[in-house]
Amino acid sequence: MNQPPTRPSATEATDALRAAGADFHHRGWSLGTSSNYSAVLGRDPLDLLVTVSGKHKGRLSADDFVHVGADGKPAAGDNKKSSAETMLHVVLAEAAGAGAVLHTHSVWGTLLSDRYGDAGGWAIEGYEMLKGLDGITTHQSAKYIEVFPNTQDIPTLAQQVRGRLEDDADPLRHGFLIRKHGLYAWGEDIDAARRHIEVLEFLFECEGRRLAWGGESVRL
Ligand SMILES: CSC[C@@H](O)[C@@H](O)C(=O)COP(=O)(O)O
Ligand SMILES: [Zn+2]
Repeated sequence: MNQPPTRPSATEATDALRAAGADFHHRGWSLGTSSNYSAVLGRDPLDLLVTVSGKHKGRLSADDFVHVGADGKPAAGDNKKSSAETMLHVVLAEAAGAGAVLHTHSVWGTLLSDRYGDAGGWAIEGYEMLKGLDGITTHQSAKYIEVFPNTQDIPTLAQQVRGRLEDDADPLRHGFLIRKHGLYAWGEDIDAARRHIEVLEFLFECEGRRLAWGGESVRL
């Protein structure tokens, strides 16, 4: 029987999210103040540790995190401003059951989100690396990457995402793109969310470079 995931302490989550930020910045996926990260510390009621808005994600300090509840508001007595995209984290923690949510702004993800934005997404097929996504066991799989229009109205976008997470027939899994903006990915804990970011960003770079070569396949 599957054990429920162990929840990290605030210190453990802070350390792990700071390490993710430093690594993602180094890889060019979280430059400047772009990106935001969160981890679930408790449920019933939700206790979500999320990055403070506007911080450089490659140089997060232990102080650059704030606890929010299911309404996305900081816990009583905490006057730090949480990420502008906090409600996306709340919805993913609730409706996807995510233990952690990570958001990146890579070049390849941003370009592909625009390339496939009108179609609403595209399928990534045939790569061994797909097996790094939870539940995928063969390279002979197709992972559909959904692209949402960008907006500054995050509560409305969060409701759209909730609708797709609660779609019993075909719920969103692993991650999605926002057009000309970036990737949201999640997992049962920080390690799983980080793995999903790494795998999806790898696949985006493969897809982007393949398109840049000008064809479906290239033989030299
Ligand atoms: C270059 S800032 C981009 C922001 O508008 C936003 O998309 C982002 O990812 C970070 O916002 P933040 O409020 O710091 O969590
Ligand atoms: Zn963003």
